[in-house]
Amino acid sequence: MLFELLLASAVVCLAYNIYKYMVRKTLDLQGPRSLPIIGNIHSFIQDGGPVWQVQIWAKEYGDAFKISILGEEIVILSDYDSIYEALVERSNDFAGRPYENSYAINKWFSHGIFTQDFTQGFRAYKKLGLRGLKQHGDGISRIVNISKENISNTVKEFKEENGQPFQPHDKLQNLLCRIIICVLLGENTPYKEDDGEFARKWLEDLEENLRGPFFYLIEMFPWTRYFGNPVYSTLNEMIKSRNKTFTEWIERFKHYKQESGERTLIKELLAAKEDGKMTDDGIFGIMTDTFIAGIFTTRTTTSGFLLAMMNFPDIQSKLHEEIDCVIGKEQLPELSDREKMPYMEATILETLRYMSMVPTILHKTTCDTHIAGCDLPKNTQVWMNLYGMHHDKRYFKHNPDSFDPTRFLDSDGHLVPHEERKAVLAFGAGRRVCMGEVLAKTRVFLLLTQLLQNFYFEQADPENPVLFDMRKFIAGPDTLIAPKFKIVAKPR
Ligand code: HEM
Repeated sequence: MLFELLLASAVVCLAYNIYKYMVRKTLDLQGPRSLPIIGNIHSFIQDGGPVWQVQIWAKEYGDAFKISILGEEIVILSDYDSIYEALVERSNDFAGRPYENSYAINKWFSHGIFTQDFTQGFRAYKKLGLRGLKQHGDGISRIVNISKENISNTVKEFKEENGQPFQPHDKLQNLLCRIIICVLLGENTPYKEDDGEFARKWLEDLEENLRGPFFYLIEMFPWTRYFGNPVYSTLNEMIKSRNKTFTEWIERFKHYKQESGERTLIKELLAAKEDGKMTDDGIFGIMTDTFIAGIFTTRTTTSGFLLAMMNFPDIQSKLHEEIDCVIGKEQLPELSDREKMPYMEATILETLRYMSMVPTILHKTTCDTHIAGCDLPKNTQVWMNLYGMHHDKRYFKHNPDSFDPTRFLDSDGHLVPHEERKAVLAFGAGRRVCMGEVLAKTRVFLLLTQLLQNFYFEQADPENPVLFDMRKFIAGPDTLIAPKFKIVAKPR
């Protein structure tokens, strides 16, 4: 009986997709040929996932083109003018998040900020999240203090490797996990070894499961979960273990909060719940967003930077010179050193551009609107191809596929004016801009500067060098994740 019911619901879903295909109105844009009903999905499963396929299409069909997925037409933008217009100039029109089919899986995970559509609820959550992260005024000093203490531990761990090859992956992840737990729970709430183990296992499972055919199958046909899709059962287990750990974190926070007047993200969320403005799902959702985005993104960025150091010793030497001149060998880096270190700023900017670790951002129109000369009905998915824009000759004239921080420096070694680097939108912009941009930039600067102050980074095996090649990164649905690699950190 159960099987018949499941089969019947699968048939209804399929019939709905066929109906959507039959009644679809087509957008006035060109794009790759698509198959009936499934559209272009099959192209996503091959050749490393959607990111690289989108680049191939963008070269063929231009700055604005359309693809089709299960009867739904999706617009893909790749040029700065249209992306800026959609993200910033007419931000409200394009601030929706697609939910149906794509992102469905994230939605089960998180009722937080990232996956929410552009509703009143979203706006209230984002405001709360931003307030809880406190990335301005004395909030920045707090982030700096938390970061500095933890970074010094990581430097010590790197030193303990005695110049022998090791994988920096877990050490970086532990560091970022400690910082995020501090940001969430406050400085007085102790970190436990189990926290790092939970993060390691949980994020590894996430990386493993948010890609591959079973993932795309469940994204497109959520009902395949009833037919034993293995991704679904793993994700269910992950949700259970997340709920258990987050509940324990909240209890731990409640236990220690008396000792501190510090404002933390959890404190904001619990206060909002008391005022009836937040649900338990919302709290777990915002914690999940902060946990995932706060670790994955920065781990990938710092790993990418280390790969650049191993591959471009000249760039590393220039950074060493700048650090020695501005900070010296004894002082710890301060955030105020940033403005005196244009070469470091340019190298971080180049890392964000070159990697484009969030290569495509997925938005949806919130009303009938238009872009690139094309009328778009409400609820049209619009994907911004940040990777394509970041590797476009029109905005990055000197070989955009090469890693070259000097593209952001003038002849006197100063950072070029904002106008000349405006096409780097690694954190997005407008209504859906990254919630942790300031936190991320602060941590990345302090961490990388302190690492370079202490070490020369070299290839672990010069005969078989690990290249800084984005095609070797793991392509998830909306992020590129650095692979694990070995490095040598020679004390300076
Ligand atoms: C190098 C590090 C990071 C990069 C490159 C990055 C990049 C991005 C990008 C491109 C978006 C999507 C914008 C859009 O959809 O238009 C985003 C969204 C978001 N990021 Fe980050 N991020 C980073 C670090 C962080 C950190 C540290 C946190 C939190 C602690 C964070 C939290 C979020 C959240 C909650 C959103 C969703 C915002 C919304 O939907 O309105 N991110 N990020």
